[in-house]
This record gives sequence, structure tokens and C-alpha cells, in this order.
Amino acid sequence: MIRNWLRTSRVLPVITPGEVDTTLHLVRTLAAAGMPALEITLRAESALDCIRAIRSELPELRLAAGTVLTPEQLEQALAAGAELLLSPGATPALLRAAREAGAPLVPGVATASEVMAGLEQGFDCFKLFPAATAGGMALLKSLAGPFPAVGFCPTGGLDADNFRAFLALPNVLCCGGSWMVDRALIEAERWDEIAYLASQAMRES
Ligand SMILES: O=C[C@H](O)COP(=O)(O)O
Ligand SMILES: CC(=O)C(=O)O
Repeated sequence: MIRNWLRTSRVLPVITPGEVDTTLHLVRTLAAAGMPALEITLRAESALDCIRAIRSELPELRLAAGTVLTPEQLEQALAAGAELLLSPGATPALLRAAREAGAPLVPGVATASEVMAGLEQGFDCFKLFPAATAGGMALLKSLAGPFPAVGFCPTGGLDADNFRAFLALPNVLCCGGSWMVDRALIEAERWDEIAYLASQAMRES
């Protein structure tokens, strides 16, 4: 389920939510522009309320929770309606909690050892974070050698210019990023520009 969810989403906007109403407006804009999926990070107090509101208002949208750092947050995000859980990293406690709950977690990794620790726990799809800083496309190509069956969602430092090159790598399922949901654009209510960036991101090539 996780692999298919990521592969068919292709691009995952990473949203740090603000007020629920503003976040709903942003999400409606993205959905109307053709974005099938998005990630709400648990980096703001409003995050779980935003997840509940999106789930209720746009039930057809694929909704992930990001910055899931603890087993407690994993439970809260699932209960609020997130279908997929992403984390910038992985701890033994988080991996164990996800495995025991059968929760669809995409743990974060930045090294081969972290991939191996995740594989040991039964995970085979990972967020590569921070993707550009950790080694970008060169790192993904290197990881494809020892881990040919592992899929990645690189996030961190991707943008409108480079994400297509990442997506073209065989071990990249989906690209995450905030370039189309930039805080400055949201604060300036530049919804047309956000819609344009979202529709460009979903264009085939
Ligand atoms: O923490 C950052 C987000 O995961 C996305 O990274 P980005 O803003 O470089 O696209
Ligand atoms: C890094 C990221 O996208 C997250 O916090 O889940």
C-alpha cells in the first residue's frame, strides 16, 4: 500500500499548517490544481485539527502526516485521519510502534546504516531527509546498488527545477517538498501562484 500510495502521488507537498481556515484554503487550492496528495507536518499546534478538517472536507484527497516523531504522535495522526505517516528520521521506538500497530510509516533515513535498520524492522520505503544535504541524486544512485528493492521519497532541498530529475531515478517513488507551499506565498495569499506551481509539479514532464 505504501509503495503504491507514494508512486501514484509522485509529488508530496510538505505543509506546515497555520490556522485551520487558511490551511483548508491552501489545501483546496492544491486539490483544485490537480494535486492528489499532501503531507501535513505535526509542527504546529493546529496540525491535528487541520488533518481532521481536511479529512472531513476533502475525503478524496490522499492525506499524510509528517514530522511524526513519537509513538504517541503516530497514534494521534492516525486517529485524526492520516492515511500515511512520514518521519524525518527513525528511532527504534517509532519503528516498533508502527510495526506493532500495522501503521503505514515511511521512516526517514540519510545513510545506508539507517536503511539497514529499517529493513531489519520490515520497512522498505523511506523518506530520504534532508535529501539535498545528505547527498541528493548521487546518494540515491549509490543506495540503489546495495538496496535495489528499496523505494525513496527524497525531501529537503528539492524544487521546481530539480524534482523531475529525482523522479526519473528508478528508486524514487515520490518527491516531497515545500516549494509550492512556501510560507511567504501563503502569507501573501498568492493562491494563483501556488495553484500554478502545483499544476506545474503534476505536469507529466
Ligand atoms: O523540513 C523541510 C521539509 O521537509 C521540506 O523541505 P524543503 O522545504 O526543503 O522542501
Ligand atoms: C522532514 C519532513 O518532511 C518531516 O518532518 O516529515
